[in-house]
Amino acid sequence: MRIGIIGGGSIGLLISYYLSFKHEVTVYTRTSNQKKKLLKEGVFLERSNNKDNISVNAKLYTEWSSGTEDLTVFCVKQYQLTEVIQNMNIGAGDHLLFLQNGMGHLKLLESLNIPNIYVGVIEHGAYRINNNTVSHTGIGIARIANFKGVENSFIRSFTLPLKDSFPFVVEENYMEMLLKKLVVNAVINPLTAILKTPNGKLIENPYYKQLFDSLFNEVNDILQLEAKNTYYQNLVDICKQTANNRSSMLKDIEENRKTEVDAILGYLIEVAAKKEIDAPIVNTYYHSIKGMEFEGEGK
Ligand SMILES: NC(=O)C1=CN([C@@H]2O[C@H](COP(=O)(O)OP(=O)(O)OC[C@H]3O[C@@H](n4cnc5c(N)ncnc54)[C@H](OP(=O)(O)O)[C@@H]3O)[C@@H](O)[C@H]2O)C=CC1
Ligand SMILES: CC(C)(CO)C(=O)C(=O)O
Repeated sequence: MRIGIIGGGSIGLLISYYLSFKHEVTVYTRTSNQKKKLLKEGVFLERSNNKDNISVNAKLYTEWSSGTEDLTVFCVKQYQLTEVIQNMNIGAGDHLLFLQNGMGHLKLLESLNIPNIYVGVIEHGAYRINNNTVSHTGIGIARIANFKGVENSFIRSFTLPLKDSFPFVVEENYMEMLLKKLVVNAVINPLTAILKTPNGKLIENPYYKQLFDSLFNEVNDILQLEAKNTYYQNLVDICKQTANNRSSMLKDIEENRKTEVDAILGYLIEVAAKKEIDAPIVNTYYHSIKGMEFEGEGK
């Protein structure tokens, strides 16, 4: 398949590398420097003590045009999506896959008049070292589900060739898939960003573990999860699988970038308000992260 990847950040480079072994990948970058570097040298991936590269095609995102690729994968931050989409002339025949954390982008996806939209979650840790090098810091799994449209055969022709190198689990229920990931990001991301610690420490340090459990309990109350234990186990499993990873929110704060807290804890605050549920813990962490952004620890 021909795949377009919008955004050459941590996740964009990670999936460009793995997908390139089985699909024909073009990375759409924001800057011409990154485009040139990718065209000249390809994408490098560091994992354990190995470093490998693979060549990719690269273009500026302004060069994206409808119908060129079979599938376009959006790897920008949730808060960058609106602007990116406004500048693309997306056609009814395009197939789009969105990999953002949180649930904040769902309203935007609902408003798109496009029949074939998929959503995915990436339970891997990845960190962009430079314009064409990514470190794969936590090996997890990727998941994909239909958001609109019914073309499961299309999803399979994307995922099947990747089954040994970068497996995607095809999920039947996109809402359940996104909720599971929301719970993971609502607990791991703010705590790691505030405590400045890798993911695994949240369950290894007994004091951090108390914060972890109390935040999870409040998230569970807000979302009124039916299978609380399954969600908790999933959270703990991902924490273990990505134990050495610094979460995307921690990295955003460390690198003075805006975080995705609005799409994660901000979304939960909205849900809690609608259900008239008190959410003191979620509010505390939300305002802590917003305060850190305000102070310049995340512009
Ligand atoms: N990193 C991780 O471990 C994980 C991240 N995620 C999710 O994946 C998504 C992407 O995150 P991540 O890769 O970490 O984010 P990054 O900030 O590393 O990457 C975002 C990329 O989008 C690019 N971009 C921004 N605007 C445009 C534009 N107009 N056109 C083209 N490219 C653009 C940026 O370009 P530039 O660099 O030039 O600014 C950057 O390369 C997020 O929603 C995140 O929550 C999910 C699981 C794990
Ligand atoms: C899976 C996890 C928690 C990996 O750190 C992530 O999604 C993130 O950092 O945003």
